[in-house]
Amino acid sequence: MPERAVSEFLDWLSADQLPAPLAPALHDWLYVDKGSLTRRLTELADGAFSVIPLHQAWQPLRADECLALGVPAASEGWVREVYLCGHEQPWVFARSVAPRAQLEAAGLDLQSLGNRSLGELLFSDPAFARGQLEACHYPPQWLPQAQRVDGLWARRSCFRQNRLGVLVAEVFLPALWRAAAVTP
Ligand SMILES: C=C(O[C@@H]1C=C(C(=O)O)C=C[C@H]1O)C(=O)O
Repeated sequence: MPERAVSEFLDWLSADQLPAPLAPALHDWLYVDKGSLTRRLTELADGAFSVIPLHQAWQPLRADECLALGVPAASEGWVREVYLCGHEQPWVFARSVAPRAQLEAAGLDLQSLGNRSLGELLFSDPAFARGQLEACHYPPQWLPQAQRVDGLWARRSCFRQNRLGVLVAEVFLPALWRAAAVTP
């Protein structure tokens, strides 16, 4: 399916919009823990945590992203896709996006982050407030080839500082659920 067609039907749901309750451990990872995922994974991995950048570029943002950020459809933004790894295994695929105009107005440089965690940056700056968490089953065609599985749980939320929004989506990969002993 072409990317545009997926994006228009993607249904991100807040906890109170879920049609049925989730298992408590899954609910906790998706909706309850609003702290830094970087920190949670670092603890779970006993410190053996790393960020592997996969793709970073200026490009038109997806329809569901523009909607969540409140910018016109197909606005250009910075796209950062990474693996968050425990013991060098990809545990989470994260895609973070921010509109170009607001990034430049805020003077925030995401291009030089490299393999440092965006989470550390967002959580160390008290000016950023996290919006509500929403979850969905992530379209497999948006995942790196090696992780293309149907029905993986993802969550997203927007970190806002004045007019700037940074939308962070995190897709929980099977290796994470094994490490955390959770049945998704
Ligand atoms: C939002 C956080 O940041 C994480 C780190 C990211 C990165 O380095 O690109 C991306 C998304 C998040 O999963 C967090 O740690 O909670």
